[in-house]
Order: sequence, then C-alpha cells, then structure tokens
Amino acid sequence: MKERIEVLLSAEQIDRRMAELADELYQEFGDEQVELVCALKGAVVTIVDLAKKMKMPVTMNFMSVSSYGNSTESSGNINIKMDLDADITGKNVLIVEDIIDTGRTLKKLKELLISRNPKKLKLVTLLDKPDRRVVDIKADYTGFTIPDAFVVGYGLDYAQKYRNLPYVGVLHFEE
Ligand SMILES: O=P(O)(O)OC[C@H]1O[C@H](OP(=O)(O)OP(=O)(O)O)[C@H](O)[C@@H]1O
Ligand code: HPA
Ligand SMILES: [Mg+2]
Repeated sequence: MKERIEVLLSAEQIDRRMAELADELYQEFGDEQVELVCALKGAVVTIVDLAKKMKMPVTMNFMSVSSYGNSTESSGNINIKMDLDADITGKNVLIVEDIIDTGRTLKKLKELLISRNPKKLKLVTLLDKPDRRVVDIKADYTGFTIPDAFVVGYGLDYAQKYRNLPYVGVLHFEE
C-alpha cells in the first residue's frame, strides 16, 4: 500500500493560530509563570512552537505516555513510561497536546496531574477530533477542530514517520 498525504492545515495557518493561542493564554495566565507539560512524542513540535510565542515566563517538562503504538487505533491502554522530573504542586500547569482523538490519553493525564494539586490546570491542544471521542474530555484551548481522519505531520506520526512535516495532512492508503 502506498501512503499519500493530503494537506489539511498549512504551516502558515498553524503558525498564525499558534500566535492567537499564545494571546489567549496570556489572557488566562497574565505574567505568572506557567509550567508547560508535554506528552511525548507527538506534542513536542506544538510545545516548542507555542512556547516561542508565549509572553510570560514558562518552563517545559515532559512525560511519556503512549496508547497507539504502530497502529491508527488507540489500544485503550495508556502506558506512563516516563514521569515529570519536577513537582507541580501549587503551580500554573498547561498540558500541551498535539491531538485529542478518543480522549483517553488526555483524560488519564489530566487525572494524574490534578491529583498532584497544581494551582491551576489548563489544557491546550493543536487538534481536536470530536467525532472520535469515547471519554468525556474537552480542551480549554483548541487550535483546530478537524474531521474524523487519520492525520500526520507537525509532531503527529504514523508508525513513527512524518512527525517532521511542517504541516498537518490526512494520511491516505492507496493500492
Ligand atoms: O485521544 P487519544 O485517542 O488518546 O489520542 C491522542 C494521543 O495519541 C497520540 O499519542 P501516541 O500515544 O500515539 O504517542 P506519540 O505522541 O508518541 O505519537 C497523540 O500524540 C495523543 O497524545
Ligand atoms: O490522527 C492521528 N494521527 C496520529 N496520531 C494520532 N493519535 C491519535 N489520533 C491520531
Ligand atoms: Mg502517535
């Protein structure tokens, strides 16, 4: 099967939306320090590009959680492979995600971080695919709402490929 990628969101569109999100987040947090928490690996590109546009002091921390492996379907089991290396108690925390699909990853992550008593916990996602949701979870800030299609690029992978594309595209399989 040949893989073909159809552009859904251009690099320019994403860059413009990132700047808008950074402004919205400034309304939320003002000049207070924000701990950006990113779920590896998909959200790495989003956290870096968003952080560059944020005007308040930020720190970045990383966790590794996985549910998809080499498939286009979530397994339903979320595996925490690496935890944060800092205490978030009493801090402003912003979870940065690349995509909310079934919602399982983010729901689990949010529950875990809330249990650590941050001062404020908010969620930002580059992409939201609401048609696929199986658990009740909403982002506080969303870059783009997208249709039910498997997308790659800008951090998102298929079998670990395509994360480096500067745009988001729909992955098609052809004979
Ligand atoms: O809403 P869900 O159905 O849970 O799917 C969303 C999650 O799936 C992907 O991560 P994945 O587990 O594939 O790991 P990766 O970030 O390393 O690609 C993506 O980066 C999100 O974290
Ligand atoms: O559409 C997607 N693409 C890549 N990874 C994903 N993880 C959840 N949904 C997706
Ligand atoms: Mg993935």
